[in-house]
Amino acid sequence: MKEKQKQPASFQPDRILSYFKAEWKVLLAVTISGLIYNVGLLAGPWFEGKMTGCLVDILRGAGQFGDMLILVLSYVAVIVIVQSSRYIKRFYVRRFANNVNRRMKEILYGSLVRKSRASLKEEGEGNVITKAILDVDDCVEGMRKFTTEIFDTGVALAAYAGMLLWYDWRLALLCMLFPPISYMTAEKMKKMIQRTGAAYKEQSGALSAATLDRAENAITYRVFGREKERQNAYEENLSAYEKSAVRANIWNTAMPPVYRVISMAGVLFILYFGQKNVLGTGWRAWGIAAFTTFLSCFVKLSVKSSSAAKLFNAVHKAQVSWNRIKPLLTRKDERTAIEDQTAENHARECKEKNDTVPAGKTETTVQKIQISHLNFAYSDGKKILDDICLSAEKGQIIGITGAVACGKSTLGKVFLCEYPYEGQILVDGTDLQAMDEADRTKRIGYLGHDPELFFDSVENNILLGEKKEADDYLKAVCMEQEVAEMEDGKQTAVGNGGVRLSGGQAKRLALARTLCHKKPVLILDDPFSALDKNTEKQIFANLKQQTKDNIVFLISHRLYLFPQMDQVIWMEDGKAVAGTHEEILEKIPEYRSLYETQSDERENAKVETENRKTVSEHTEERRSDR
Ligand SMILES: Nc1ncnc2c1ncn2[C@@H]1O[C@H](COP(=O)(O)OP(=O)(O)OP(=O)(O)O)[C@@H](O)[C@H]1O
Repeated sequence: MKEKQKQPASFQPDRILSYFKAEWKVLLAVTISGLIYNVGLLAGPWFEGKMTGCLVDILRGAGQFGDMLILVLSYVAVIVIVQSSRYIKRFYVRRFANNVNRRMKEILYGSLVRKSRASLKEEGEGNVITKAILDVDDCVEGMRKFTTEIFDTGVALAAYAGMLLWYDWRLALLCMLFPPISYMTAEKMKKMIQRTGAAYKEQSGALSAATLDRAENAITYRVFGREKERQNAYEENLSAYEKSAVRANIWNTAMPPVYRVISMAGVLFILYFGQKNVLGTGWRAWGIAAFTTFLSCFVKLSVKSSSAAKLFNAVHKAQVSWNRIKPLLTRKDERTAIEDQTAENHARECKEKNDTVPAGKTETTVQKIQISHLNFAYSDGKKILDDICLSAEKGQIIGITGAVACGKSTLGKVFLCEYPYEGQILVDGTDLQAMDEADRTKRIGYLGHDPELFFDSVENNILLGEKKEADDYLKAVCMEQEVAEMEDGKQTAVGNGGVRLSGGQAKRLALARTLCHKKPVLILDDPFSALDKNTEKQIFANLKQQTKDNIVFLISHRLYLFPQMDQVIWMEDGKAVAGTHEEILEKIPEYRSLYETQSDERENAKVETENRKTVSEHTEERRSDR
């Protein structure tokens, strides 16, 4: 696994300059090699002019072959030095781009993970993620080109211009009028390039979302006979994407040659006034060597200035991308390196003491949650939670249960503040809605119905880039053995959304991730629904052990663990009654009846398991008799 990049203390992810500052060492190498390369480039036209002059002298019988040889050898030596520094510069510019890309994507990923599910769904997950990743790539490409061209174009242009002015300033000014015209043309085309580029990204995001939808809901579409319609909708998306890609590419590739022709137009003046200089009737008296050097210098300057026009396009494209990703590049709740280190040390100490490793850092603690007069409705206005009042303290596990669709999951989701609520949820005296997102995220952990696993290894799904031991969390969710038996152990890829895992494995893996990134308050919505009772009991015991300093709200339909809860909340029609298991048994007949039915079922299941065991023992015996 690649190590996470350490961010300097003053690093501001939403400032482009911060990325340049963070890579100052690499940029220093770029500067040194870039200066050597670009100043060295001047030697080319100078040598070319000198060699032409020397050749003319030799042909006239006024020059020596030895002079030419020295010139050629020096030229070759200079070229070797200049080209080597070019290679070094390119190497470091690429390294700079890779580092920035990785840094931006790390931050972006962290930010997307924290983005509210409501806002992700609103825009479409595929759309947001694809656009953001493409935007990072474009933005970094712009930064790379900018860094390269600052030297390859900026320094080189200044050097060539200086040399032209030195040879004949009037002619130099005349022919140097054309490159700025080329810049201005590029500037004028900026809007068109931006527009087609933005449309292309829009379509690319829509296509990703359509692909995701088609893959995720394939079975539903097949079962309900809707495949053809989905196929047509997908085809439409695809052709819109193709059209936008062609349009964006035409503008991107058609313009650079035009810029080049414009900036080269000055050659016509050099041919006319330059030959006058050679004939002695112009502004300056030139030999063949000076003419050749001037012409060669100007051609190089024009080529360079057309790359400057290209640079404008790249920077404009990058600007559009940067403006879009900038709001996502924030890391208010980022851990500092010191916090990371503290958590690591703490984990190591506990391991040495042979304890179960504490899940995650616990610098942020919550002593008490006080919910008062909580009312909640989704956007359709129907009241789901009705005047709920309850409280919970550090160290407690609170079981939440009730009839189907009575609002249990909604009560859990309200903690995420994806939608506004009325009343208060005070976390150590501060209302959740009054906290900023980063503060809330530090305090509230949530595991919903959907395990939300991603296309990566078991280990990465748990650690999400943290430097910890995945084994500790696999052990906590009783999955260590199963993972060890998988084809690549912890490195086994779980498939898209965890398709290669069983329902129970996916649930446990998601729980392991929640424990690895444990927050002071944990909302666990039916985490054991796909497990057998023995595993559930074992995991619950581990959970209790690991959450001694936390407040856990455990939503469940299965009640046999409820006698172990510190508090039970019974929900019905959006209202909640809180008490101990015994109190709720007394107060709520439905709870008693559910609990007793499930206890009987447990007995029945026990008998059934015993019976099954006996049958299989008999079968085994019969097999061995044979
Ligand atoms: N995003 C939503 N928008 C509108 N209504 C919703 C939304 N999510 C849930 N509901 C409604 O809120 C009510 C409570 O749903 P919720 O999922 O909280 O119940 P639950 O008690 O967890 O159900 P279950 O026992 O089936 O898990 C239901 O009537 C449901 O239709």
